[in-house]
Amino acid sequence: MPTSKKGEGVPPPAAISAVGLRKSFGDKTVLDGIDLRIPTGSVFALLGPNGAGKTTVVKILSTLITADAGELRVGGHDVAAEPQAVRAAIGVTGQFSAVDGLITGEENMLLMADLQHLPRQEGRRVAAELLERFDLTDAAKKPASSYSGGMKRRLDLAMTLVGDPRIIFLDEPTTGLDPRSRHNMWQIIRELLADGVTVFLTTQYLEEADELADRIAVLHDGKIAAEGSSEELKRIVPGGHVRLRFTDPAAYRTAVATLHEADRDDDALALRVPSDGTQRELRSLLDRLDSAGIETDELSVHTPDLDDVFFALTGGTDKHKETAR
Ligand SMILES: Nc1ncnc2c1ncn2[C@@H]1O[C@H](COP(=O)(O)OP(=O)(O)OP(=O)(O)O)[C@@H](O)[C@H]1O
Repeated sequence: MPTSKKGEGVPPPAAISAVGLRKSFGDKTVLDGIDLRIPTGSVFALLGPNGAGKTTVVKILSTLITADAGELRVGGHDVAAEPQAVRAAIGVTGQFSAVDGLITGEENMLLMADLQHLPRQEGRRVAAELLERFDLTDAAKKPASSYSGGMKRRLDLAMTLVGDPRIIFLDEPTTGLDPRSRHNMWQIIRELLADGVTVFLTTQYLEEADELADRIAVLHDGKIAAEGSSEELKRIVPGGHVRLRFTDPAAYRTAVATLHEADRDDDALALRVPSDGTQRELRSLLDRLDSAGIETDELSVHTPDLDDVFFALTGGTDKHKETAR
């Protein structure tokens, strides 16, 4: 599987950065001082409940609307001072789809190639290649209005790629798609990443962020409530534990007597020891087991999932709303 995870060393330059990003609509503050730094060639997921301001961030960074304050750079360009250069460096797809339903998929692609000023032959070649890559060749001569939701999203993304942007904003790319189309889209995103493209993704789906993103930020109440890799985020909420299982009842009893803080499951001869899963805590637990001469038959580390993180950070108020779209 292609991956953008980088090794140690000099951090890659930021493809997108924001310092102190603010935006209000009337007296409603939507973004209340947001800092972001997205390394080149990585996938970043901005996660948040409905109305958190995800689309507003994308619109600002892609120059569709202006920020009230903040230093913003995309592709090495200042968003406020050089919006044209930013536009030339990026592709945007999402809730505001560029697909025209009245014309065919192919015509949509050719139109985009014209807008990008590609020579006619080159435009035809690029359109055909992308239609093929996105599995749309058979449907290319049909009106886009006849496409399924998944096909429309693929066409939308294919149109975005006509200009070969190195930074792509995907605003909720899989909202409303069935699981198979969602997995297709994920595969496409992974391929973009393998090509070195930087992807800024907004999503309401924790699983999506978990699957794709190198870094995830949770947007809540106008601020970044937490930011990190999926593993880092999972460590910040309670619920992590180490499970120890025994086959020898005597060893189990010794462990119960030693690890007072553990929850017991006497039927399964298993103990659940609260732990953040860090090396330090694991070492301390293993040292205690060793000192007491306890041998476990099975030891597993359980971290909370992103759902736990999301609902802990956003107060859980949108738990049901989240899937209702
Ligand atoms: N042009 C506008 N005028 C007034 N309010 C706006 C405008 N655009 C967005 N808002 C408000 O800003 C808030 C954030 O909207 P935004 O679309 O960025 O949220 P979101 O996180 O993308 O949500 P969703 O998942 O529902 O798309 C919402 O309360 C929305 O009503």
